[in-house]
Amino acid sequence: MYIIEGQDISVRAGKSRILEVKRVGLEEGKVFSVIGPNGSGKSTLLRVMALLQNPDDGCVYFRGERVLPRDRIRIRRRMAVVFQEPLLLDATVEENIVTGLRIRGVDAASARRRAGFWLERFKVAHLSDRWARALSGGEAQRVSLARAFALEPEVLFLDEPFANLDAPTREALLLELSDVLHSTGVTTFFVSHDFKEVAFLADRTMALMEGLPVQEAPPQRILDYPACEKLARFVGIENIWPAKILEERLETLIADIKGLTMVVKKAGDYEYERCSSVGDEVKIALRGDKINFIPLDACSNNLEIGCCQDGSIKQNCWNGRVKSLFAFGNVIRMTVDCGIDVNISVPAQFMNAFKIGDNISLYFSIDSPIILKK
Ligand SMILES: Nc1ncnc2c1ncn2[C@@H]1O[C@H](COP(=O)(O)OP(=O)(O)OP(=O)(O)O)[C@@H](O)[C@H]1O
Repeated sequence: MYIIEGQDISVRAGKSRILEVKRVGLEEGKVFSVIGPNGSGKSTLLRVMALLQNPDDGCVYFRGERVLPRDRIRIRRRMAVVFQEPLLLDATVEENIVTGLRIRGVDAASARRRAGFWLERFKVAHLSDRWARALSGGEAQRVSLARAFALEPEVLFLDEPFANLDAPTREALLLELSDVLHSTGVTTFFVSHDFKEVAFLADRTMALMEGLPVQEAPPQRILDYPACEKLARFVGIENIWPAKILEERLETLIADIKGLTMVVKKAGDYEYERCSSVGDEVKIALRGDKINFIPLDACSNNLEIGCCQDGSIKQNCWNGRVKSLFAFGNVIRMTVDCGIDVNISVPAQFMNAFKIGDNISLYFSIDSPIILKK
């Protein structure tokens, strides 16, 4: 049974749909995340599940019981929410934590003890007498997290808590939060548009696009096998090409991409079988970091590399010419013209190994391409 569950949730603004989610549920002790681009409805779903906003249709169940309007405040006190902008009271750091506990009936001495413990845990105990509104963004978010955990909630809601923090602060806080989530085992609903955060923290992820769930799975699975083109782009897959399935051969599908042949492994634990019929027009996605390269014409485009004795093919091989190169942090983004543009990510040490115009052979496993659902 889910600790909290939403059914047939629909939120509209005038005539336009903001959110339409048939079912969403949080398992006890797990971290459930919602990912999606700006405006996809993540925060709206969080507000509905945290009982901060009524949906236009649908209902929320808490521990199996439908939440009625008269129950909302009582149940909300069993939850805690941390927002992107820390909503701290105009008071000292300690008072910010103690006040919430006192409202929930905790005696003054216990409230101070709990505040001390959680401020220590989030490494801000030294700030307890400071004025909360004078803290830096990172300090304020640590205090918000300490305040939320001090409430000992049954469900914790986190709405992009790291979005405003610089990269080192975000990374440090992410590690600390992960540690606290594991040690407390608190059920968590985590909203983010950053897949790295989600992959690090979450057990399960719902991807939202324009208010609709497009996939729900463990984060790594979404990263490896996104369900649709928009999601593939959102998770950063650099190559998405229209293709046509030409034939099935042994355990593979042979696809044509503007005259180039690609072999894709047919069997797999992801759902593209329904796209696999000969003659289908599909989209094929391929991550740039799954593509290897040799700086010479080591093979030709007829896939001879990786061809086994039984006639099966383990690798694709395409030849092309380097069209553009640019450094992006510690990787190089290279586009190779193979008849179609192929974007690949190359470790920075190869920066001087190629120049624009060089001939290059690309090869990638038949496991790497993903046939996307339409
Ligand atoms: N009260 C409202 N009236 C009209 N439109 C709204 C209202 N609240 C939200 N929206 C719209 O609904 C959509 C979803 O908003 P929401 O904040 O849930 O998205 P989000 O995925 O959390 O976005 P972000 O990542 O930018 O925070 C947006 O297009 C937003 O403009």
